[in-house]
Amino acid sequence: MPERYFITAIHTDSGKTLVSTIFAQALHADYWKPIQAGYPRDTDTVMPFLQNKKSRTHKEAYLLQAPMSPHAAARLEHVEIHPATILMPETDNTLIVEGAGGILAPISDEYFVIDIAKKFDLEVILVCNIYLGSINHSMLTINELKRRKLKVKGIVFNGPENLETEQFILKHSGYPCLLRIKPEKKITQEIINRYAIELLANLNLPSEKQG
Ligand SMILES: Nc1ncnc2c1ncn2[C@@H]1O[C@H](COP(=O)(O)OP(=O)(O)OP(=O)(O)O)[C@@H](O)[C@H]1O
Ligand SMILES: C[C@H](N)[C@H](N)CCCCCC(=O)O
Ligand SMILES: [Mg+2]
Repeated sequence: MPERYFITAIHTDSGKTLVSTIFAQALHADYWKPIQAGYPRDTDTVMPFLQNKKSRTHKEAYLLQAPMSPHAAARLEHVEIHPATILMPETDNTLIVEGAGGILAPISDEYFVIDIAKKFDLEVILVCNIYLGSINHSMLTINELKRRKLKVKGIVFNGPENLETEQFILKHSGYPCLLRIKPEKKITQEIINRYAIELLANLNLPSEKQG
């Protein structure tokens, strides 16, 4: 069974698409954004950076026009999102699945983004940003992941280095740090490849699992 990861974060605009790109390029994995609200499509942002022979991207289950919470964007189009209607793309490759917003961003009146990870038994990768107040947002997210008994692979820190913040979150979550991403002037192929190499070293994968 190939590995399947769910990239989520403590907020929206946290760098999930960036982290998904780094993971997909590092692992030569496929990418899938099941629910997209607004443009540009995250898939179109990721695709040009997947410079390897194996990665491909998969079509969204729901592609909504408005850059809003998925439940609200869906309502505008008289669509109701239900996790049961979302089918896993057919692939034998490692799959990177990107959420929308944070774990409790609603996809309908009843369901949240994190229900997709639960439904497909995906291993969660949590992006924690670094800002004043991000310890609280990170711990709330981590507590909810634990309460819902999600499998968590680890944390990616995104933002200016703050070891005090990072160590607190790691100690209290018990999750490992998979990668640290600094604020970059521009996201280029070189930057994606550099973080992809760093990620592989941190994951310490045997070479046959590296795509
Ligand atoms: N470390 C970083 N350095 C420079 N730019 C960054 C960094 N992290 C994120 N960004 C930029 O911030 C913006 C938001 O990031 P991104 O699109 O990855 O967020 P997201 O969590 O995927 O949002 P959404 O919830 O809409 O899917 C993008 O333009 C991205 O390139
Ligand atoms: C449109 C935006 N960029 C994201 N894709 C969706 C963010 C949903 C946030 C919902 C919320 O928590 O209020
Ligand atoms: Mg995104």
